[in-house]
This record gives sequence, C-alpha cells and structure tokens, in this order.
Amino acid sequence: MWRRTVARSAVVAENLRRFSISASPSLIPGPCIVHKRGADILHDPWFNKDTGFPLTERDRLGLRGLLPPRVISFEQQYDRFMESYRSLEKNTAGQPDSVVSLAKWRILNRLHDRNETLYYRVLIDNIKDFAPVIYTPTVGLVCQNYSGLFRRPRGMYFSAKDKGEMMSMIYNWPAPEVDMIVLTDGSRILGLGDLGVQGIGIPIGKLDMYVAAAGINPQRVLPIMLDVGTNNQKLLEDRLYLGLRERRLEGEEYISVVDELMEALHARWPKAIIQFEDFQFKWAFETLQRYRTKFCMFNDDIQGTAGVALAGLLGTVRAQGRPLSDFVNQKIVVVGAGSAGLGVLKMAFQAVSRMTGKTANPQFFLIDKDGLMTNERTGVDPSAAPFVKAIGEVKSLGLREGSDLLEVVKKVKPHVLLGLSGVGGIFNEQVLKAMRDSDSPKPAIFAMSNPTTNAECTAADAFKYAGENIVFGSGSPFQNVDLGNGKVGHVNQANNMYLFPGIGLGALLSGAHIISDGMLQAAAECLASYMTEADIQNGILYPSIKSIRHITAEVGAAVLRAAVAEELAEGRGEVGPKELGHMSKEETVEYVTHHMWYPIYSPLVHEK
Ligand SMILES: NC(=O)c1ccc[n+]([C@@H]2O[C@H](COP(=O)([O-])OP(=O)(O)OC[C@H]3O[C@@H](n4cnc5c(N)ncnc54)[C@H](O)[C@@H]3O)[C@@H](O)[C@H]2O)c1
Ligand SMILES: O=C(O)C[C@H](O)C(=O)O
Ligand SMILES: [Mg+2]
Repeated sequence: MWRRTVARSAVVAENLRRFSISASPSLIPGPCIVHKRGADILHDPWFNKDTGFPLTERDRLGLRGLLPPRVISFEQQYDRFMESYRSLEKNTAGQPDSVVSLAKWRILNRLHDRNETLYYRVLIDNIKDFAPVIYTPTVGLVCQNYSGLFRRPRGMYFSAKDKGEMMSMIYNWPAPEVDMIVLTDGSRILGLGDLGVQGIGIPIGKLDMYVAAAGINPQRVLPIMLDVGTNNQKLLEDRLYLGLRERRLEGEEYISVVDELMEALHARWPKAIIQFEDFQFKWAFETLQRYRTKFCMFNDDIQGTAGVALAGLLGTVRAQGRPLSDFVNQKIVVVGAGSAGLGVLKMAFQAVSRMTGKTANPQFFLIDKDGLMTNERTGVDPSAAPFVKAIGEVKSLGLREGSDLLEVVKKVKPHVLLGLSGVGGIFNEQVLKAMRDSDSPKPAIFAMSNPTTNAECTAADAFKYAGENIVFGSGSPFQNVDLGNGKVGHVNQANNMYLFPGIGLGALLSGAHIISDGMLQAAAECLASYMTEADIQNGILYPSIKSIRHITAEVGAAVLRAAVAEELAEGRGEVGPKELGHMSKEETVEYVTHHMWYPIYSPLVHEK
C-alpha cells in the first residue's frame, strides 16, 4: 500500500520542484474534510488559504463575497510574504538585536495564526533563516516576554487547579488525532530558569521543528503547558502574568498532577509520542524513570541532547584523525551536572563500555556550580553519582574535590571542554587560553547552553583565545568566524534539534509503546556517521540545518529499525511489524520520507 502512495507522491514532488528547493516527495494531500463553512474557515489557520481559495471552492464553502475577488496563487502568496519579511529586515536594520528578533517573530507568528500551510512552507524553505526566529534563541526572548506578546492561545494549558478534570478536559482539544505532544512545566526554560506558564513558547517552537524537520502534520501536534505555579518572584508579582500566581507544587502533590495528565493523554491518544521538555533537574530524571516504561515518551534535554553531544564527541575523534575506538582515551571535561550534562555522560559511558566490553572508567570529569565533583562530595544526586571521580585519581593530577574550572582545564589538559551549565561566558579568556595546552592537536569546545547569552563562550572568543585549530560547537547559532587569509572557523550548532524530530518520527511510525535505549542509541549513531570524512576534517560535525529533513528521515529510519530489531515495533495503520521487518534500510528511509507531511493546499470538502 505504501508503495502505491510513493508512486503517486513522485508526481507531486515533480510538480513541487519548480517552486521549492526542499520539496520532499510527500503524500498527496487528498481532499481534506472540513466541518465548517464560510467565515469560520477563514478564521481557522488549519484550513485557511486566504486569497488562495479557488472560485469553485469559494462557492462550495460559502466563501463567495467574503474575500476580494482575485484569486492569488500559493506561489504569489509566498512571494508576497517573503517580500514583507525582507522589507521588515531592511526597515529594522541597525536596531537592537532583541527588537529585530521580536519583530521577525511577530510577523511569522501572525502568519502561523492565520494560515498554517503557507507558514510551514515558508518555514521549511527558509529553515536556516527562520529556525533562529521560531526556535532557539529567539524563542527564549519570546517566553520571557510572553504575557506582553500574548494574542491568541496555542496548544493546551493544564493547571494545578484542573486536578480531577483532566480526563474530560483533554476532549476540548479540537483535533481527533494527535501524533506528537511536547510537554513542559516551564521550570527550566533554556538557561533562563523558571518562567512558569510563559514557557509554552518552548513546546510550540519544538513542534514547529517537528513539522519542518520530521513532517508531522501540524493538525496532529499538541503543545502543552502544565502550570503548577512558579517560584519566579518577579512573575509572582507581575500583575500581567498569565499563569497561576502561586508557588510551585512540590512532592506528591506535583507528581499526582503529572500522573493525571499522562493518564488523560494516554486515554485519548494512546499512540501519541510525548516529549518532556525543559523540566527542572529535580523532576527531569524522576519523571523519565517513572513514565518511560509505561508511555511512549522521552526527555529531550536528557536523551536528545545526549545523542547530539555523543555524535559531536565521536566526530571530534575523527577530526583528530584518530580511529573511533580512541574515544575511550579522550579526556572530556563536562561543565554542568544537570539533566543535560548527566544525560551526555551516561551515553558517553555506555559508548565506552560497548567499545571496551567492560565497565567504563574513562577520563571524563564533571564540574558543577561547586567545582569538580568527586566521591568526597556529600549529598550527590544519585543520577550524578556514577560520574564523579575517585578522589585518589583526582589528587594524582594535583586536583581536589571542588577544584575550579580553570584549575581542572590546566591540570587535565582535556581533549574536549563541553558546557551544559546555563552560565553565559563561563569559558572565559583564561579558560579558553588554557585549552591551547590541551593534549589534543585539535581540541574541541562545545558551548551548548542556550540561548545565545547563556552560551559558555562565543564562537569568536573560542577561535580567538583557544586557537584556530579547534573544533567548535554551540547550542545556539553563531556565524562562522573569519580567521583571515581566507580561513574560516566553522561553527557547528550542537543542538538537540538534530535528533528529537527523528526520534519522535521513528518511534511514531514504529508503533512501539516505549522508546528504548537501543532506539536512542541508533539515533545517535546515525547522526554520528552522517558526515563525510572531508566535512569532518574541516571541523564540520553536523549537517547543515538546510538538510534537516534529510537527516531526520535517516534518524527516523534508524530509530524505527532499532524498534523492529528489539521486537518493540507494532506498526502503524496498514503497515504491521512484519512489513516493517521486511523493509531494507533504504526502504525504511523511503517509508519514513513518504510519511512526511508537506505543505500544499488540499481541496477542502465540506461535511456536516
Ligand atoms: N544544546 C542543546 O541541545 C541543549 C540541550 C539541553 C540543554 N541545553 C542547555 O544546557 C543548559 C543546562 O540545562 P540542564 O537541563 O542541564 O540544566 P540544569 O539546571 O539541570 O543543570 C545546570 C547545571 O549547571 C551547573 N552549574 C551552574 N552554575 C555553574 C557554574 N558556575 N559552573 C559550573 N557548573 C554550574 C549546576 O550545578 C547544574 O549541575 C541550559 O542552558 C540549556 O539551555 C542545551
Ligand atoms: O531548546 C533548545 O534549543 C535545546 C534544548 O532543548 C535546551 O533546553 O536548551
Ligand atoms: Mg530543552
């Protein structure tokens, strides 16, 4: 059945080629059934085509007279939007970055609220320019200013006040089917801390990436804010704050609210994938542990980030001209012992164990706000305990419990310095200069914290102080650095956006009821092996964001195949586990690609 769809889609792809640089062969959008007519359709961004409704459709849907008479083609609408966007860029040139970024976000958001088909088309075709506006870093600024920017709700809002009501509330969502849910409680938004209800911008931005990168149908995504209060004093005192003006629920009270929401989501959409996003440390691991064997869910900050970082670490080994097996000898200093840092270490330890066939004790060092972590430290969280260093080992290097970052870099001379601390500028001039004495001829610096102001260092500083031969990655985008004499310091965007869309899509199409470590490992390995040797030698560890649909299809296929191999795949629709099991690697990629939604106007058919 899916092969027939593929053949039809090739025709669509051909028709699309003229217009879109990134047209992937996608499902023909068959007629789309709408249960509304007239002005209600114009006000629904899922169905609205603005001036693009053909005359016959205007007649069929009771739209005649509600629009100016001329029919404007999709291509013309697209060009018109891009012209407005470009003139906004021109008119705001020279203004402060935050003003420009918010102006760009507003114009895109208005289109999102009005006409999703056109919105997603411009997003997909201009992903390099628009991802920084609708996703990291601007999304951080949007969350900070959410109460002022709020015009229309998007997604669902559950609050501590809804306890006992969630099972029925869930039916207020208008879409019958949901494939992808991104859920936050707003407690750790990027490196910006507790933003309470304002954190809803994060699930919205992540799901925009799901549509753009993984081709999830936007009618089947659901951003969710679980408002259990905020401990942000400024917000509690802000009379315009839109969330609950009370302190966060704690302990049993908190977990019972999350339990209820998870049960409600599962009851209505048992096959939906649930991504936990930007939960504070104390709940991130606990909720993952609690739900990962019961629901098809994952924590992006712990698990998505880990895979992207591991791909970067393995790429670094290749960039040094060493065999991958040399990863076990890398000295890596991880700064930040939170959800993300510990997720990375866990996956890196697993990789070393696989390579050596024994329990790993690699040269990985962990630093938190109190300095180097050793087994002398008291009150270490159980999730960090496996990664602290034995005090004897540390002393033999001239270090101690709590040694500061500079001291650690000077004494360890690491091959890699990786920041997931949320502290902007912590890789300062001295620390970066100390990396010049790294034991590696090509040391790597990953300043992975977001948004830009929270990055551990800028790209320019990294190349300036640590030297031109470094490999550099950052969570937020930076421009490549001009090193003079025609040389360029390449900036990698080490962001979990390279994995979460593929993890979600692969899990969805596999029909697995959980997301296993094997599926996540397959995602990381796929990303790690994606780049060519030539790219890697040039310090390019990740694909260009322009090819995010392609890498997502590959990652999705890898995840799906891992689910099949582990006998977790139950299939989806007409394609059962047996059919999935018979697909070759290439056929799986093709299968995944052809399930990606692509924005073109579908003929609308009214049904009562
Ligand atoms: N690039 C990506 O894909 C990606 C993914 C996930 C998280 N992040 C970023 O990573 C950062 C941390 O996220 P998290 O979920 O781990 O947060 P978290 O709150 O769970 O952990 C932060 C950690 O940083 C440590 N820290 C704080 N100040 C420090 C200092 N001065 N020196 C050393 N360590 C210090 C804390 O002790 C804590 O261990 C955020 O900025 C987030 O945006 C990036
Ligand atoms: O949101 C991002 O850009 C990456 C990551 O999930 C984060 O929390 O920083
Ligand atoms: Mg996150």
